[in-house]
Amino acid sequence: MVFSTYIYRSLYIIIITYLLWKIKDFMIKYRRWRVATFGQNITTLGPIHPLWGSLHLFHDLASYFKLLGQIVEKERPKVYVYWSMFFYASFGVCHPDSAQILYKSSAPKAYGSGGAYRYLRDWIGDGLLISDGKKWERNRRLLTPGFHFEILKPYVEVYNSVTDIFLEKLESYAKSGEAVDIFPRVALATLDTILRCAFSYQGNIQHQGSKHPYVHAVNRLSYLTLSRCLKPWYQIDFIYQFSDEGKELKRLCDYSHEFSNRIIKDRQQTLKKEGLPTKRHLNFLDILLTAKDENGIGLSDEDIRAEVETFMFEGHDTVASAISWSIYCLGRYPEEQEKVYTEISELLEDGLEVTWENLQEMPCLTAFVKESMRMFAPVPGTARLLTSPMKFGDVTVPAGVHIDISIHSIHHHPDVWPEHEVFKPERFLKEEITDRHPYSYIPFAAGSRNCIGQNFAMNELKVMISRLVQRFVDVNNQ
Ligand code: HEM
Repeated sequence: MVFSTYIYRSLYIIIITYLLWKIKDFMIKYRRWRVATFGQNITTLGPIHPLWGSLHLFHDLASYFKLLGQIVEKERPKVYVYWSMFFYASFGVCHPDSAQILYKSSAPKAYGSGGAYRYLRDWIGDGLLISDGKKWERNRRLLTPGFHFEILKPYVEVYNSVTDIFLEKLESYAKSGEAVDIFPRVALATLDTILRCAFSYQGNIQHQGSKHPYVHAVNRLSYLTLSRCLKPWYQIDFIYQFSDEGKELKRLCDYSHEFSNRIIKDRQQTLKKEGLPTKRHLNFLDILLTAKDENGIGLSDEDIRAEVETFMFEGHDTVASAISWSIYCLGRYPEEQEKVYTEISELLEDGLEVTWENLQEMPCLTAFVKESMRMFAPVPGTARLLTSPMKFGDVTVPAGVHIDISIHSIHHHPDVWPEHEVFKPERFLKEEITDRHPYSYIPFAAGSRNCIGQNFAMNELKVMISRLVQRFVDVNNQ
């Protein structure tokens, strides 16, 4: 009896001490956030409500970017702050000068609550996108050769054959004049591409659509991850794991890991039996399976799976978004469509595939695609965690906070983009580019953590858009 009272008392003291320690920790951070918000000249996203913080001013990503856009237009800040309720401050940068400081620093990815990367981890593991420090450095070094142009060159054939199916699927809509929601079709095509390039997997993806269990899993996983970011109550793991969405996510992650593991194992056995194919037929998986560091040590099975799933996530939705917005711009700006059409029809013979050499001969289309990505950044923002205070001009952002890099706002900052709402591909012709701030156009981020797949993505985009323009006239003129 005496002994159990002693245990209870000790437990009670431990819990109270822990709570007090947490409260003290929070109060120190809270005071720092208040000083950073109210003690210096920093832009806030509208007035901060004592209870809701900034949350009453926007309710989803679109309204957040709209509000931010209005403030950037009016006040032209370099840094801003908003509060989630009364107890949590988040900061953001929206000017190329501040993006340069942040991207050049070694600030890690933002994992804490509210950090999107944290919710991706169950699915894509500790791959390049999420990992940090020594692990990231080593894996980035091992994977970089996989994006060398010699490896990317043969993928042009893959982009062409995926585009053949994509165009064939659009044919009936073009004939009937029926409207078609383009994004899901493009997303199937880009998933088909990445599966062929990463695994050499030919799964009839575009014909089966979401009836294919892996397509269904990838689509739902993308949706569930975003949905979790937008629902504050799902940010508590305990609640999330018992929710319907949390259970579905777990089931789909298990399936996706099993799918990848199976393909990895099959490929390992084939390589063992047949040896490495000639360079021309190497896929990303071959590169991952054979990569070795300076000590002759390769990637573990878990690392390989994480990288493969990272490519699946990063390499299909982003490209689908870029292609879909480019198609939207073709319809929205018919005079620009005409210029692209003229260039492509002079370059490509009717019905012929795009070659690797052709990709270097499309200045007009390249500028068009770049301007589409400026107007509608496929990845509108990234985020970092500040491990030490960082100074942006006369504003200091304290350590321990998330800081967004609003790519969308940087692409529309009036200090660097005059008439930023006007669609002008000529901004990306050579002579226009020379004087521009190096961090003013960053669809693929910048610095050491920039997008490893950017050339892969640009090539895929150019093949799909040029073949689409060659085949159809987009009259979606709204
Ligand atoms: C238009 C298409 C694409 C866009 C706009 C895009 C954009 C980005 C951005 C903004 C980042 C930085 C993320 C951050 O800082 O947190 C990034 C990183 C990354 N992207 Fe892409 N991406 C695209 C296509 C691809 C493709 C096709 C692949 C792979 C085949 C890919 C693989 C990656 C990886 C692995 C990273 C992490 C790199 C690292 O941290 O070392 N991306 N991408």
